[in-house]
Amino acid sequence: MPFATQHVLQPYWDLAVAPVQADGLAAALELGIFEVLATPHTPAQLADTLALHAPHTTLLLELLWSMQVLERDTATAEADTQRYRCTAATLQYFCRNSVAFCGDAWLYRLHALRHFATQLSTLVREGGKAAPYSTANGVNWAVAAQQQIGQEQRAVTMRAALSVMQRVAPFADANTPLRLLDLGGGPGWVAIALAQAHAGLHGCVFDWPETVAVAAANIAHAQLTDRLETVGGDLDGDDIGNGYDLIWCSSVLHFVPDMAAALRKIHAALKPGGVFVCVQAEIAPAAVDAARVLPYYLPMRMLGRTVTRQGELAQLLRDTGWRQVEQYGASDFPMAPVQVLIART
Ligand SMILES: C[S@@+](CC[C@H](N)C(=O)[O-])C[C@H]1O[C@@H](n2cnc3c(N)ncnc32)[C@H](O)[C@@H]1O
Repeated sequence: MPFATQHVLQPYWDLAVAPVQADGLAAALELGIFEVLATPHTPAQLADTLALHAPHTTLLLELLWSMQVLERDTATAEADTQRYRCTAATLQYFCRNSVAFCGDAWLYRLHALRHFATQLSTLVREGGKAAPYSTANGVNWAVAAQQQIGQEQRAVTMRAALSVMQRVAPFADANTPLRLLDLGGGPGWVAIALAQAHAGLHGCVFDWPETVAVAAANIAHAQLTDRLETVGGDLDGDDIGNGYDLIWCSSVLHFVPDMAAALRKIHAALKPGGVFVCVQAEIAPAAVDAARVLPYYLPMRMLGRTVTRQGELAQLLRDTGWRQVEQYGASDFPMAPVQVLIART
């Protein structure tokens, strides 16, 4: 039953308690609870299977049930006689044997954001750079590609990218020959998904040399080495090739020191009439929408990375010679809502 009134402090109490829920989920992931609860178990059975403290296991499962991470039998009333099992989403994303498992990525986000947040008052008082974000280089991006970005691409980004591409004219016909560049493609799963969906597509993943080594292994695993290659380099200073029909670039331009220069370079790399698809978060004008973006990007912004205001990237595209710039919002990409920009040379 919805409550008729809410105290003005309720949102702040909710903020204070959110870490308890986050740690409940973290504990369940770390203890391997979800793999066991792929089939229904009482708390006592689960505690027995994993050698856990039975009364506290009961309390944790009830918390996870209240968070809709678990379901339980409704027939019996007592929490300790209930049988708990994973919801469909928990099975898909938080069970290690699922192809879409991204529990490690979620734990990484939790720990990195929390670690950053503990440094916030010092950063505001004294400036400086927060760990662990201060050392972004090819080696660190390669680790990210192997771990959290790899899991998030497989679980979330691949599907979201395909749904964007259904709107892009030359991609919709699967047999049209297309040369693709996945710029800053990390582990390469987006290029792999696009190649699997479009028989006529071939192309390459560009990223730091250490990072494209991860993409190369994934491309080999997907048996696509005859259609996809990798090029290692620095987007800021190195050649990204040319003659592309399509350039996909998601959550990469935040990291380049001169966005306008990068957009000119991308323009020059496309064939005449080529399409640029750029997906990244922007800051919306209304507080309630901005709140879905700003906390995720505060660590990066405090490192001097750029997150544009909504509409700014579209304007920059027009200012750097792009035509037919379309933009829409999407919230099926990892973490925060993004803007999808589709532009032509
Ligand atoms: C946040 S990740 C996004 C990865 C992928 N596009 C996605 O959406 O999942 C940013 C990527 O940009 C790459 N990157 C950042 N700066 C770069 C640069 N100067 N040269 C090459 N790659 C760069 C990183 O290595 C990383 O793979």
